Amino acid sequence: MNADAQREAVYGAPPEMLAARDDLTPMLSQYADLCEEHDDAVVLFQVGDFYEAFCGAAEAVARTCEVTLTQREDSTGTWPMAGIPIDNAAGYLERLLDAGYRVALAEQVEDAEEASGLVDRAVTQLITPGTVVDEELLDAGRATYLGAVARVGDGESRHSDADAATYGLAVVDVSTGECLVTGADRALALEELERLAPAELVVGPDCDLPDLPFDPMETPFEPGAFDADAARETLSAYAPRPDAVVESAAELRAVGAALAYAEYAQGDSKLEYVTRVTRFDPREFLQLDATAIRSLELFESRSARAGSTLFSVLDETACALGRRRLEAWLRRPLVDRDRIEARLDAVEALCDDALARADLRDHLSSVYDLERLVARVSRERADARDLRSLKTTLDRVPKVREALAGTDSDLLADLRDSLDELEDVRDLVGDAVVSDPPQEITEGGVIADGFDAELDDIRGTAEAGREWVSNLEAREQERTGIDSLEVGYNQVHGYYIEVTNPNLDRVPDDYQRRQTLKNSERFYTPELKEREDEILRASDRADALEYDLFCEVRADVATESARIQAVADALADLDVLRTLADVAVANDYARPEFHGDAASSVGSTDEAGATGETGGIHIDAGRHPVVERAQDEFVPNPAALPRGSVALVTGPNMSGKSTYMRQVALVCVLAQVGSFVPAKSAQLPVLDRVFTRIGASDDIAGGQSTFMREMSELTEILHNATGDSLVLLDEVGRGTSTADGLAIARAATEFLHDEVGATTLFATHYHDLTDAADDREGVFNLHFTAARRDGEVTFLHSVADGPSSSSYGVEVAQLAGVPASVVKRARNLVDEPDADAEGAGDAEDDAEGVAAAANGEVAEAAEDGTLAAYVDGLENGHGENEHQKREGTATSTTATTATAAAAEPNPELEAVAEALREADLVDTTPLEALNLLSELKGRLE
Ligand SMILES: Nc1ncnc2c1ncn2[C@@H]1O[C@H](COP(=O)(O)OP(=O)(O)OP(=O)(O)O)[C@@H](O)[C@H]1O
Repeated sequence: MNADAQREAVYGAPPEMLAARDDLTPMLSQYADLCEEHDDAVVLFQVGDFYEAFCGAAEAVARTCEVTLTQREDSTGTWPMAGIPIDNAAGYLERLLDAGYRVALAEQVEDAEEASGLVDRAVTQLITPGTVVDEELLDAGRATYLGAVARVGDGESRHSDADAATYGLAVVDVSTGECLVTGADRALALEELERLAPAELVVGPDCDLPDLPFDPMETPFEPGAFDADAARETLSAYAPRPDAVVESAAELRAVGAALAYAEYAQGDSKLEYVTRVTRFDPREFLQLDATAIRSLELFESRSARAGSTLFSVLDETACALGRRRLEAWLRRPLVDRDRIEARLDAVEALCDDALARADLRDHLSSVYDLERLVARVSRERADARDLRSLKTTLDRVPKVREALAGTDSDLLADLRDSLDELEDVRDLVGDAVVSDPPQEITEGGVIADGFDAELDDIRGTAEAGREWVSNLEAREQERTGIDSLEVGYNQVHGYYIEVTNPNLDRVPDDYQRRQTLKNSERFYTPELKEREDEILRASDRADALEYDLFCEVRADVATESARIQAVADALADLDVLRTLADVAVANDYARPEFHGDAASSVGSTDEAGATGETGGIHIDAGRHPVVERAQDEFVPNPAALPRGSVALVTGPNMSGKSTYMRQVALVCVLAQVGSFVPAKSAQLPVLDRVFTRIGASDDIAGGQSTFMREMSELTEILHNATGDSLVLLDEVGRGTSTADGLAIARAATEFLHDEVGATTLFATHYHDLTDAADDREGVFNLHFTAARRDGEVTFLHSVADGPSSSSYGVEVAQLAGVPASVVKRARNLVDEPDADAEGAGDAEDDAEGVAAAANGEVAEAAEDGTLAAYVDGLENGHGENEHQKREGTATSTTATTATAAAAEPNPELEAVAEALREADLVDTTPLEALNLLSELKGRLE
């Protein structure tokens, strides 16, 4: 049984209970009924202060939550039982969700004390990865989506595009009320799905989804919810003209089903906090598929620098609203030039105004998570503290507006205008709810004095009663002459008059005995009893009235959900713009410029710009935003990539190729987010997509062979890239033999250049590939260099024109400590590929593989062959003369060597000369100089 089946097996009514159905106690019978009704989840059944599960479900709960498996015994049998305390259920629920369970909470829906007989219970909430609303189970910085995918036949689609939207995709974040819908062809829809990465997915009929690179819970849901009519009906509760919101039947079905499932999870009620359904076209954003998001490390770090991601570098947000918005912006950079410039203007205005930035940060840091708060208000789950938090946030709004008053940007002005101060809501909450209310809303102390006359009246009665009681002590002392007489109160017996034993003879006749203690007696009088009843009645009435009033206030606030959400929206944008400005100032970022006039967006670069200087990526002194923060020094590098050009990037391992390529892409992504960029200056095109094919070792978990995966990603790129795309290829073709790999790399380069016209950066260890620059103007070489200083190889990390010297694999292998004989054999094979064609490729691959494995520990590099020559010299000094071998005079004697050396330039001499030339005498200590001399002399001898 697989894991899914194991989980399913504990859903539904336990078979052993069904077998004993007629004999079950009323409570267990109620449990079995609820399990039958909710057979897609583990039913957690409230019994007093615990949620209990029975039988198979109990075993699963005990195992997963690590709680004790006990038993419930009654006349009908012994039932395995496991319970989790309601007070701190969140941690246990999280474990159940993590283990892949759906959970239905069956709560007591009537007061146990008031129930006559069995307490009524009902499933009030279905908790699944996509429908959680509990703050403790949610990540404040990420939207938690529930997604639905639907598919229709082509004929049914209303899209006019040739690639009609046969797939619809909708997501709902039930914790905030965000609802998005889109439609596209299969490939694009899958990409979008990966990008949104819903935590849970309901899949419509015939969708036939492939294995997804993220891991959503796939939930079976009534196929009927995907029917067009049913979906329209569901959507109409959220949008008066459902067909105007969506663009295709597939979209309608997806959004209808997503909303229907979210309603079902919430106990079949309308999602009041979903006030807007937003339709978008994926093509309105820079498309970053999941591979690109991963390999550019936008949100997850794949390197040892755990936690270093673009998001973490940028995340200077002051509130959760901003944090989620920043994530959304990074996931979806813009392609609309006007919108990008508007954001850049806003960031620039804030960069120029340190005071506004500081004020904004200050005010925004006291802003609560309004989106989730308003959703709780609508779901009637908000308590009095939530409403006070709403007020605290609204109190900040005028101050945020003030902070923006002097800033000069249209977008900031628009955001300022959309900051409705919501005085009505603010005053309502301010007047109604006390400033520091208790958590419980049923026990009074929530509603402020002066808000409701009736409540004030009742409170007045209770207060007068309490005052009467507090004066009673003095009165009775006087009346009885007992100075030690005390009036007190306890929960069980209520008010009493306490008289110590020696004074009992002075107790008046109207005192009635209430309680006997060791040294005293407690009494009450009819009048005290009457007052006590009055006080208690008044308190109970006050509590009940307070609860009713609170619910009314909460309902009134809920009717303003849309306005509150609009404020939340503006605050989120402001926090991100402020953050981008803070980051830009702190890290010395520059405002990027885009080619062409402001109206141009993707696809609008004219033909003249297509090959000219204006159309490409031009970055002066660019930096990698994450790597530069992780180390003491970072070498800035320029990029000059004409539109449609292919730059072949060579250089030793660890020299900085990948960092460089990623930094170019990140600069472009950041610019389209509307952020300043880590560079001195940047002139950029508006890209439509960024493709990455980076790293050969990262797909092991994918179930496909590495090479297969690599090739399918390459296929994706070759099919989908356009002249407006940026393509990063890192060592494509490495997963197969050298000859095949090189051929594929070459063909892909030519195709990207000739057919696609995408601007491409291609890092490669295939030096033969660099020849591709010879016969195509738009293909050119860049390389990374290294220098040898103080006897150590130092990476310069600076990019230069032209190809790097031949291969490094063998040299690096040697420096890594690979046995000399292996290195020698590898060199033979590299030098004479034709002599042992079959083995050559493999050997080269192996040597590079070893070198790659040694990355991080080894310092290896070469500057235009310096190291290669040096190592070559070293090796030849200790072994056979390779040159001699090539000449076919393999017999090793000093004489033949000398003859050959006289006839042709001697590589050993050259190597020694090169090493001398390279030696940095300024930085060399006398001892190092002596050592070097002795080494060189040894080699010559
Ligand atoms: N411009 C730079 N300035 C300073 N340090 C850098 C720079 N570029 C890269 N580095 C450092 O060098 C390390 C290796 O860089 P990178 O992974 O880009 O090398 P590579 O040439 O792609 O290596 P390989 O060919 O093995 O994949 C980085 O982790 C970083 O620490």
